[in-house]
Amino acid sequence: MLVIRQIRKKYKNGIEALKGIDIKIKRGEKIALFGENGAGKTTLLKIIATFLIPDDGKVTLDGIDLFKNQKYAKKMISISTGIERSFYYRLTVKQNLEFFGILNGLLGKDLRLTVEKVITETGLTEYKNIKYMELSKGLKRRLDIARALMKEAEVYIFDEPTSGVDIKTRNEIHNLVEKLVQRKKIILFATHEIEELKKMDRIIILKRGEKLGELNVKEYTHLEMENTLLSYI
Ligand SMILES: Nc1ncnc2c1ncn2[C@@H]1O[C@H](COP(=O)(O)OP(=O)(O)OP(=O)(O)O)[C@@H](O)[C@H]1O
Repeated sequence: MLVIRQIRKKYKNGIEALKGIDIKIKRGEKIALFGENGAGKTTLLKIIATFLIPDDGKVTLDGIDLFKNQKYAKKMISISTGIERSFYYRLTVKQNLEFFGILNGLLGKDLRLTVEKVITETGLTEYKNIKYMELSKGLKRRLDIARALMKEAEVYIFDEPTSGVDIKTRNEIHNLVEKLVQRKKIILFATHEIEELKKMDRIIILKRGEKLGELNVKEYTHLEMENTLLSYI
């Protein structure tokens, strides 16, 4: 179980990005953070990944405090943020994945097999020898997801994974996420897309750093869900 308790974050410019957020997520659950621009979604995802330290509050996975056990956190949490500058522009798809695999502690045969596996899973086989700088936006996003899948983590975080990608890629991304769910991983998305929200188990609604509520997706028809979400923003 991933437990997010009373998370608060104020940036140096005085913006209170998160004002005491509580969320509990079970294994095999898919959760979306929903909210308008600036609601605090990315800030919360970065905190869960321990990229950012909150001013107050705790995040635990199976009872273990992630901020006090950074090594455990790095092993258990995998994040795809779509930040392009985190890749090497002149390296190919395969070389970039190899580099990040080595950072994750993979070497030799393990490294080669893991890279091959994620390249196949994410449909990047025909692009594996293409330089990062020559990839389209959608392919860059796929590579970002491939990198997140290189790690055998327990929690997978995807920050707007399908923004700017075509329908086929979007479906492929959702199929990959489904496979992770079947393996009882915890999935966290930040998204604005209604089609994506429908595929989740629960939606957490954030507004100006506060949690306004939660929706259990199964309890709503498409229209009801759309109207309910609109009523919050
Ligand atoms: N590094 C930073 N320094 C200062 N303020 C920041 C920083 N990052 C985010 N903020 C502010 O914190 C608030 C929450 O931002 P955040 O990026 O978490 O929102 P979001 O819900 O992910 O938005 P979006 O949908 O636009 O991605 C915003 O008001 C934003 O301007």
